[in-house]
Amino acid sequence: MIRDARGFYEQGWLLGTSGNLSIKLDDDHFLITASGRDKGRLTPEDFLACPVDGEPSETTPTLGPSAETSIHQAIYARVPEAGAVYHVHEPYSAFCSERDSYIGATIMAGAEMIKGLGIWEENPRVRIPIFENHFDVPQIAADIDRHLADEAKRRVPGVNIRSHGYYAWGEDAFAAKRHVETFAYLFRYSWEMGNGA
Ligand SMILES: CSC[C@@H](O)[C@@H](O)C(=O)COP(=O)(O)O
Ligand SMILES: [Zn+2]
Repeated sequence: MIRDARGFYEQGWLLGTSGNLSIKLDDDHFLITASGRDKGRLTPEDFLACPVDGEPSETTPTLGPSAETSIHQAIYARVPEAGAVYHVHEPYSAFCSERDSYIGATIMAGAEMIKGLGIWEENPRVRIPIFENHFDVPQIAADIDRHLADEAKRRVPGVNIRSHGYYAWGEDAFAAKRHVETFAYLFRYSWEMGNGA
């Protein structure tokens, strides 16, 4: 996770302490970045364990869980095969979210890179959902939870939050990283092509 975060930071997707990363430890727990850490210079001390359902117990005044822990919890709870969840503040996803918010999703059609999301179809059409960026983070988590309750919607391994950034997950850290990079490519492709629906 430290290596992946540094790579994303160097791309400009985790600037100013933004973003958070987690990886599953066992069926009921995951390891997540502490809140407010420099994602370009993480150390092993910048992580803490958290239950999928409930509050983390090992917090101290200087080690609190990510402010967006509830979103990681919602994803792990709804997607049992998710082994890692990465959140980045990648700018093109924010541009697309504003452009496409009126239909609640950014539509990607035909791009070869869709295969990077694990979707191998002829003429694929993928809908990346956009959620409102409520100030109250558990409200965002509740919206994502409702969305992921529908199994068909779990085909796309990520969700976008309006004018904020996206979450991508995968069976392990390698797959989550691949999905983060694939979404970054697709959002940029969509924006540069002027592909708003
Ligand atoms: C300047 S980061 C904004 C934060 O509110 C949040 O969106 C974020 O991604 C990082 O929060 P964190 O609590 O460090 O995990
Ligand atoms: Zn964020």
